Amino acid sequence: NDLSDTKLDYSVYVRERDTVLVTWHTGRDVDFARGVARHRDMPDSKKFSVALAKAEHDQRTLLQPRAGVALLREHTKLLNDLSPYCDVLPTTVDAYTRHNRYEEAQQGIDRSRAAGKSLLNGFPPVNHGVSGCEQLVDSVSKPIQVRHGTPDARLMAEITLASGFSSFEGGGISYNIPYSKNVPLSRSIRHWQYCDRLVGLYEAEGVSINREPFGPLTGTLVPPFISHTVALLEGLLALRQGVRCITLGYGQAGNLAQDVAAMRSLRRLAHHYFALFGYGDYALSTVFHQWMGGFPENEAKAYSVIALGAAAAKFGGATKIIVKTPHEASGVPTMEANRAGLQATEQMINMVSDQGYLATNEIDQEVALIEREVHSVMARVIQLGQGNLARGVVLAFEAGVVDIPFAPATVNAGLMTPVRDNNGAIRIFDQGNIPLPDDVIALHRDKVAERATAEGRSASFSMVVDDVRAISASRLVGRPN
Ligand SMILES: CC[C@H]1O[C@@H](n2cnc3c(N)ncnc32)[C@H](O)[C@@H]1O
Repeated sequence: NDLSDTKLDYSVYVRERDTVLVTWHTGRDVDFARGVARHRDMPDSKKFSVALAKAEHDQRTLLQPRAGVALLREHTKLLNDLSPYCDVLPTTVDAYTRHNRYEEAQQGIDRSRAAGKSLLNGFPPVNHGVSGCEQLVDSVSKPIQVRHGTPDARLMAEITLASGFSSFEGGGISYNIPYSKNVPLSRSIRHWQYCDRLVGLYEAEGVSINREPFGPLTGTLVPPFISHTVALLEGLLALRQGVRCITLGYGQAGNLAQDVAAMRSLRRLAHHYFALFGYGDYALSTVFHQWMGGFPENEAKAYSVIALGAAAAKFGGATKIIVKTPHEASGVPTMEANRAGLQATEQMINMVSDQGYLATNEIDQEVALIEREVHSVMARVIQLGQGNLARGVVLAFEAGVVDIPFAPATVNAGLMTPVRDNNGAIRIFDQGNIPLPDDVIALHRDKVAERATAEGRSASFSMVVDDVRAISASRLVGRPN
């Protein structure tokens, strides 16, 4: 693959933009200079970069729901109904748009209008175009972010950023591996270099747009060191294109010590690797996603999962938390369910924020372990790249050096198998081709063996299956019945 990881040449970007903007008729309304002016004229209260910087300074944790419905008026109303209960706003994008299927998104809009309710599982920003997105941005009072799952988000980025969205989620790895089946990694990484280069152009005009790689990945038993490695790689690729405001993320796994350690190590590792690659002038923040796996149907039990995540995020020092709802097991939440998830989260975060810094040996050991694991994998990715990190990423996935559990993408080796240990922390059951020091592998093996002894069964894939279902079945560890 001819992937380079140097800053995309402006003339290359401009030529490519002409091909991008014609892929749907709304692309012709994209006007970069108008977008820059809109961002400049925007009050600080509506800028994601300002909200994140303030939260970092004040050591607050920003609350953000996910939310997206088909039609502009209803989506605007939904966000304004949720706005009093959160700090920053989402716009969760529908599944058709995520795969550039704008024709079907349009049909979804038309059918939703006819039906008088949303028949899409999110908001379709490309179809609503610059004018619709501008109206949305002008109708809300808080910073607003595009949240999606799009391997090729180039047109969506042009339209939403020009309209005044000041944050954009995703990345060439994190929106490929969990979200697509046959998209070559070199293609999605290249498309996201375009998106990051566009953010770099806004930065060059003094407009800081926040970029947030998608931390949780498949959200199913992902060991912290694996999702951290992807987050760090996407952060570095973004910095290379001129991005300066970066939020790195992590999805709740369930064991409190491990989740707190994951958030603390993520921040430390970001500073380490950004400095290692020569960057100093960036604004870093972290985001914690409440449990992304299967939820209990029972709403009272769902609140426990939400609350445990809120506690982990706050003890972990997260700058932002993505909030789940008691409707998680059933589908797109109502406004009321979303509000309830936000209020349960706020209560827990407030109760934890009055407490001191949680320091335990277990957390410290998990931080040290995660950092050693990340260094081991990152060293191999960098070595494979031989000075070209983007190329290193592609080769690392081909070799199974980076390997994400339960991923649909064929570019993912799928040789590594995770499993919970006796305390519910995510460990390695089969390391596949992931390079880790022998003593680290031995530690994982011992932890899994501990559980096998406690459960009176040998460690096997049935433990993994039990773990995938555990939280929906009101447990953390999938115990034999
Ligand atoms: C990343 C996957 C998660 O995003 C959430 N989600 C997806 N679409 C919507 C939506 N339209 N409104 C609210 N939440 C949503 C839901 O919690 C899902 O598990």
